[in-house]
Amino acid sequence: FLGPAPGARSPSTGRDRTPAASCVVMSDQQQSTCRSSRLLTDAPATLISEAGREARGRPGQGLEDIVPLVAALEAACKGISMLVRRAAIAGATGVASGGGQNAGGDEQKKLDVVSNDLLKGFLARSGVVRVLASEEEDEPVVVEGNHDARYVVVFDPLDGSSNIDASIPTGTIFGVYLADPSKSARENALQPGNKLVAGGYCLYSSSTVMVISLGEGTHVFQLDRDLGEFVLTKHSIKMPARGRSYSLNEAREPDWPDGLKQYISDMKTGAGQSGERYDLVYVCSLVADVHYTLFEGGVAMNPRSHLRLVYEGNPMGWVVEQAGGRASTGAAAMLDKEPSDIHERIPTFLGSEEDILELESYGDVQQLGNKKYAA
Ligand SMILES: O=P(O)(O)OC[C@H]1O[C@](O)(COP(=O)(O)O)[C@@H](O)[C@@H]1O
Repeated sequence: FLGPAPGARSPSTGRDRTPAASCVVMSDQQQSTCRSSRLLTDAPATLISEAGREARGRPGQGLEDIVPLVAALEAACKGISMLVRRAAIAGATGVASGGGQNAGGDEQKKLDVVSNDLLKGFLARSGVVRVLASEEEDEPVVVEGNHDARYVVVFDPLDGSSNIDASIPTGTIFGVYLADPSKSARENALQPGNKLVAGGYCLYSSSTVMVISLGEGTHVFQLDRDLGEFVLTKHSIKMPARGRSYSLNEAREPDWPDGLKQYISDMKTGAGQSGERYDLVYVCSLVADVHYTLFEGGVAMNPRSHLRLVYEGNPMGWVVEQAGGRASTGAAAMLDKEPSDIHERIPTFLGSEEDILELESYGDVQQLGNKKYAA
């Protein structure tokens, strides 16, 4: 450490000359790089600037009104990020008043309700959303005054909220389709994943990260709280073709079908195609588990019919496929599946292409019957 001693004062000004703790480094050059990296010397690429650039570069592909839509998603996710961080302080943890359940029969947390309201509010005000469909609501709705608007947005406002009181990472998941004004709100929301024009998620963890695809690659933006913007940190990420980990609730093993039991056993012992022994990484929060898998490769899965095709499976699968991975129901390509119901639940397998192909080759990997568990 070559700088002045902590607490040292400049002889001429008397001001504190101690460098910021994070800039305590080994050389003058490193110190000056460290200090300047804390200043805004270059205008970074932001979520909004990149969305505008992609929309202009791909005319005629339904992205004409995407910037106000992305701005609304961004505003909502910033708000939810703040809520999640402050929930315990603000007394916003716990079950929603009345101990309510959502349309899917899950217990609703206070934060589920507030996050849902925030998303609906920002999206409706964007003026470009015709239909809103939320996992927390019974039915999709047409936004009043927006009958001519271009988009349908499906979303899970706060996935993993059952863990929120323990400060475990959570996320917002969203998918965007083109609206057909001749169809009902419900029909508009029942589109297969291969018709998405945009989709992604926001992860609320040690940092707040937005991962999004507008149909040409998957990009990662991190919320810079000083700047108040999501800043591009990774453009067009590529999932490893194969990973070294799997992610699922292993306590359910006695209820698995034989194909899945064999697959996991082979991954543990190195008897699979790669010959490697895999690790288990499971947070029990879909966004966090898929985010890890997106970067490290492998498979994130929920073999029972628990996750919703429309609100969770398709948008997450879209991001994974746009990064070169594969989204599967264990029996078929997830994004090609026509949803039969707005709250339809399906077995979900998202991951590296080689890992998912290998998993599918085991045959019966879906835990059918939707057994209920207490937790
Ligand atoms: O109980 P399981 O089957 O392990 O499911 C855990 C999964 O449920 C989720 O909490 C989603 O459920 P909710 O949509 O009801 O919040 C995921 O985040 C997580 O991956």
